[in-house]
Amino acid sequence: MLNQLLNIASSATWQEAESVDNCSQKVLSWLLDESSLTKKLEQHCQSFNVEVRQQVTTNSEATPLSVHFSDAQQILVREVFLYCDQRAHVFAQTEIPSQTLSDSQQALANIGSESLGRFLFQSTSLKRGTIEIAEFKSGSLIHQLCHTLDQSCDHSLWARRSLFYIENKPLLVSEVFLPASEIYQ
Ligand SMILES: C=C(O[C@@H]1C=C(C(=O)O)C=C[C@H]1O)C(=O)O
Repeated sequence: MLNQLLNIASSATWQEAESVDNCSQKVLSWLLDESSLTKKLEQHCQSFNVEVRQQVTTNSEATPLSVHFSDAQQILVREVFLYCDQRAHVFAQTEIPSQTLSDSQQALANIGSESLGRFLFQSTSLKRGTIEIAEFKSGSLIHQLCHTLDQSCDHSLWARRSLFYIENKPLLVSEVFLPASEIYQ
């Protein structure tokens, strides 16, 4: 668990919203909200910050995360926790193929603990693809991660992922809502 990449792409079944039938309306409304999650969390808490769990550059053969960029030579994988009032509310994993990190998007590789959302949602060219949803049942890899965050829980955790396009270049953002998130309250 230490520094391995959490392969959330293949440790869950990703579905379009219409096929999900065991998710509450409250959870679904958060999962399908296409606005910036950063901005939404900032509105729901006193203090918000991003903690980078790790950022690595890998190739798709060595670390087959999602199938979206299986032909990419190099993929930058960024894993962060979004903290609200000193508790991790979201685990986010972003895959950025090297061809996306060109021109002014090279900066995406060096944002550190700035929120990725702040960069993406500033772009007038930003487009977002379909949001897919996944349920991580109790005992999942994510539940093991939650244990390390002192957020053990025995209920399912919900996640979403979508492709973003900035200057028509793709990146895949996956976000898992952790037990401390208000969507479960
Ligand atoms: C895409 C957004 O950026 C958020 C911040 C991230 C980061 O800093 O790595 C990753 C995914 C999102 O939870 C957003 O705010 O909607």
